[in-house]
Amino acid sequence: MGEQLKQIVAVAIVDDLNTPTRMLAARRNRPEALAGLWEFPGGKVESGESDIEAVHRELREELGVDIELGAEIAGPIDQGWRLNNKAAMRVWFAAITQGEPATLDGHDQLAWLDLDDRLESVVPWIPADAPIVRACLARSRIGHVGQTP
Ligand SMILES: Nc1nc2c([nH]c(=O)n2[C@H]2C[C@H](O)[C@@H](COP(=O)(O)OP(=O)(O)OP(=O)(O)O)O2)c(=O)[nH]1
Repeated sequence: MGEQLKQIVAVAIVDDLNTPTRMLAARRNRPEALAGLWEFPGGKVESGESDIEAVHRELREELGVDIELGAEIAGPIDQGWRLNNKAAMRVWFAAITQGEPATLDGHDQLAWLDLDDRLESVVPWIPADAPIVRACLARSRIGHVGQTP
């Protein structure tokens, strides 16, 4: 039987889903163990909520933006990417449809990072994010990262 991990959902916000060149990373301000590390904005799915509902809610709460989801950056397990022994995270490409991203809750800095070879090292990512950052870069190099019909 597959174990149920706590589900986290997050997005790689890009400048353009058709020709992505930059993505928006966010620096956590809490908890102490993760403060100062960079991540894909998102958070925990609440009970009674779908993964998709949760990711839209989290982005409104954390950055004050509405988003359009693109392709999922699929991980090795159904729940996406394993983060630790308790949680897994699903991640989608996304584009902002409304609002200017701001550090409303959970972050103290935002940065648009070039989708190039320096993506993994230009900021200190949460260590568990390293394979996701690599997959994000590899997928974005193919080009179009919009929703596949
Ligand atoms: N959002 C997000 N969380 C990540 C990433 N990588 C990673 O290990 N995590 C971990 C950190 C946290 O333990 C957990 C997500 O929890 P969170 O604190 O962001 O979720 P939340 O906004 O719902 O939490 P809360 O502070 O409102 O309770 O997943 C990532 O790239 N993005």
